[in-house]
Amino acid sequence: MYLYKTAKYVKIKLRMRGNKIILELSIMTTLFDLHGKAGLKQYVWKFTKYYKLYIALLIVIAVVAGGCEISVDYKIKEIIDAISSNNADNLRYLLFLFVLYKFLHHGSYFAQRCLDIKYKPAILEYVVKDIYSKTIGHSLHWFDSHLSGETSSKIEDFQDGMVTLITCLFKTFHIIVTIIITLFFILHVNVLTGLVLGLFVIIYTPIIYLLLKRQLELQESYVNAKQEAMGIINDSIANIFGIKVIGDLISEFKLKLTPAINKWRAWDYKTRQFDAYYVDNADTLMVVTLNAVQIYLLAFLFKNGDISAGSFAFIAMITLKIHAQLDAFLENLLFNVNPKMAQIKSSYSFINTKLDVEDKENAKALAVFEGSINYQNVHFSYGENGKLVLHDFNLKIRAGERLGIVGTSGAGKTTMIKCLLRYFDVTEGGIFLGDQDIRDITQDSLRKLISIIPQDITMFHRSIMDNLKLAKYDATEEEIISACIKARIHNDIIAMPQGYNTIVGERGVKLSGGQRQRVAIARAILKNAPILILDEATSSLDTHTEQLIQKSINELLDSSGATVIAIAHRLSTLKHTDRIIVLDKGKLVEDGTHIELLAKTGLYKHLWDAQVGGFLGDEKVED
Ligand SMILES: Nc1ncnc2c1ncn2[C@@H]1O[C@H](COP(=O)(O)OP(=O)(O)OP(=O)(O)O)[C@@H](O)[C@H]1O
Repeated sequence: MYLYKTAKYVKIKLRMRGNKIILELSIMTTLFDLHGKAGLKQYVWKFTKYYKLYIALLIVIAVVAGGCEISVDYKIKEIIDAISSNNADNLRYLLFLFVLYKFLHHGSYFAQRCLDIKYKPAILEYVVKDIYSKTIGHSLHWFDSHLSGETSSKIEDFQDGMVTLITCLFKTFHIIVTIIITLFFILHVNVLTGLVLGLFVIIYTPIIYLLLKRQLELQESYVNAKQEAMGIINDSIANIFGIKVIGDLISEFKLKLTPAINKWRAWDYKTRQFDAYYVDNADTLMVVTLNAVQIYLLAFLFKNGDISAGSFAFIAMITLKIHAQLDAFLENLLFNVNPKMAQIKSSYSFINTKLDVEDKENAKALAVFEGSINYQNVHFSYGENGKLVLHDFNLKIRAGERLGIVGTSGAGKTTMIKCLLRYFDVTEGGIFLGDQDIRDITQDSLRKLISIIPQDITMFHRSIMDNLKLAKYDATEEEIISACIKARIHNDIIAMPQGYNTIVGERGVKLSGGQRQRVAIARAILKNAPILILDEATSSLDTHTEQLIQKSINELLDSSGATVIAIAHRLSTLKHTDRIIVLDKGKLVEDGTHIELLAKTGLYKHLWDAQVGGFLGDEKVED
């Protein structure tokens, strides 16, 4: 049986286990009031459970360190009292205890550092792997829609936040424990001054809590603005050619970067202003009042002989120390815990959005694939209210067939391929491999079946060898060289200073367009998948290079036996296809061989006539 009473920040839970009634009381503090983002709360909880031993040990250390700190001060009180009452008998013993507590205090911090050495690197590994896996779980479409710089900045902020937060929380907990122990010690020495301190804590805590809550909101906006600006900076760097050659630096700076940096600066200003004007001043006002009241009260009690000189010194010292403790507490919350929480929340809500393409729970790898692809009544639009890009689209591609796709710009050719790759799921209808709906198999197994030679070849800032291995991680050197010879790129590679170990630069900028295309062909040869997609594979090349590459592609087509889908603007490149379909405004409008389509005098004939050349000449191509 469960009985709940929930206020905004306090949760009382009454439940029965067997014959026992269990009462659970939990207070939501600023730190874990996650504005209903259950995902992050669960994440932090899972994380805490995973490292429960570390966290439990940190709590024990915080209690020991707090106890020792006050005990050291208390020993000073006892030493003063012993000296002032000429009772020096146990002075040595008190001094021994003083030194012992000092060592214990430092020892507990040493233990904390030793634990950090053991656990912090492990936490770093756990968090980075975890958040990276979460991020790459998003669809390709999600990555198209977000700045890569912003995404990596969120990953960095999340791991930094999680790793640092534990130390920040340890410090905060240590301070809270020290304040509570102090309160007990003062109550023990003098009840009245203890009650004054208790009253102060009761007034101080909710005021500071509300200020910190507001401060956390400001911090979140600050972090979002910072990450947005960093995203734009990264995007500019990635597109530096565009900025320097096509656009101009000053306009880019003025129109894009300056507004983002101004927004970042504005939130920085607001956050700092709030700290300085409200948090700092409210804190100082309350603490100075406490000090004045306590010292006045102590002087009064001492004058009346109600407390000893040692007690006077102890309470005065502790009251002043409380100020330092509360300052440290605030500083820790303001400059460590809150910013880290803001970083974590902002990054987590960015990365932890619902996956738009997900494997079904019972999704399996496709066991047998005989090679046919079937688009059945496919409707697709980008976004919920977007216009239909594919409209009642039906297409059967036989196993081993070579299909060419042509159409006007924006007709939906690339979208059709992206649907097959599950960049996103179709809005209506389905795509089948054999009789298997692609939504029922794992994305990983689907993409293993497909090799693609795209227009823009993605290359990593790694060696050519590593870039080739992307297609087959366990490929032997012989296999790689053989694929490169077939793709007619081997000679280019060995002519480079470091051969296959040459680093290709970011996105492969150190290779020519034609060389990148041939690396992509070598990758397709290595992957040897049953579906091969050519997306305008030779469109951006000069005629000689195009002929050279087309020859490599044709050999690949002849040797692989794959089902081929080739998108082409230059119709001449479709010579080796069995069938060509024509798309217009998301609909399949013509279907047939080159000869049949020319005879129809429809859109294909119109496109063909508009192009200067015919098929690539049959002339012999020199390698
Ligand atoms: N990520 C996207 N979000 C929203 N709309 C998109 C997106 N990608 C493409 N579109 C739109 O979908 C339509 C079809 O685009 P698609 O890239 O499939 O055309 P295409 O036939 O391949 O064109 P092209 O031959 O010019 O490459 C276009 O109107 C385009 O603006």
